[in-house]
Amino acid sequence: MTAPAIEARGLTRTFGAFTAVDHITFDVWPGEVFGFLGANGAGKTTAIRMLTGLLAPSGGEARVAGFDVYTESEAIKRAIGYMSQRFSLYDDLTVGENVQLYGGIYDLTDAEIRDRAAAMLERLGLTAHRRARVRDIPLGWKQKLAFSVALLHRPRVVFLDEPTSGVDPIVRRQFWEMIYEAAHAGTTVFVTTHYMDEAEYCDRISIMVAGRIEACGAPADLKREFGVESVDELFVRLARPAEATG
Ligand SMILES: Nc1ncnc2c1ncn2[C@@H]1O[C@H](COP(=O)(O)OP(=O)(O)OP(=O)(O)O)[C@@H](O)[C@H]1O
Repeated sequence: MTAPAIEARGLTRTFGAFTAVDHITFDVWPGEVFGFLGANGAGKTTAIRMLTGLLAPSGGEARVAGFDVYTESEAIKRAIGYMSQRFSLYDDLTVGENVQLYGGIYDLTDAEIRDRAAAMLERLGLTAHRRARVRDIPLGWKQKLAFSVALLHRPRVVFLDEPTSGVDPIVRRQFWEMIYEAAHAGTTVFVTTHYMDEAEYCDRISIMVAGRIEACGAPADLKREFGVESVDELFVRLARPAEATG
């Protein structure tokens, strides 16, 4: 049987007396697009930071791309791509310099960087803008570029923390086409979003409430299970029960 790309068992993180992530358990399979939903402060970023080897868990187990988050965090960092909520790109550097920088960080050869950068910028329609500073390009381009850069070293798993926040629906759509393309090529995509229409595009989603996973499954299965019409309705019911009833 294929091993999961991500497996979490009772993964927990406390900050003093506060439990930000409370015994979460789930598997994500290779090539899957897994949506990680939750209201602000539910614990999504904390969970991602543990899974990407950036933050030590307080308890539980997790493996990413086969590596243990406690003992093999360096191997995890090489095996994954990560597009954080705050941009991973350097605003003061040009488009081309950013690509070079990340290629270098991921130990790609000069030839690999050159070839992959050229293909990537062509695909993004950014070839003519390779000398533009990142701060001067539109937000939607930045986000697509940040995603492509996160995939430059062909990671097995990519973590996207609210990648489409603040961009218009057309760019969001284009961004999701890029997500599907990566998933079809075999990359596992772990994505957080606040947009419920995007949740419907995921193979499976989990909904986190106050550090716990309250629902996990394919959107259609969850809608049936909870007797709701949309993921939005499910989200409101689980994540904001007071609002849903009041
Ligand atoms: N380093 C820290 N020290 C103390 N509390 C923290 C720390 N990091 C996160 N928290 C708390 O943990 C909870 C979960 O935060 P987290 O950033 O993981 O939520 P989130 O679901 O990613 O929210 P958002 O969608 O707003 O990014 C919040 O209450 C936050 O204040």
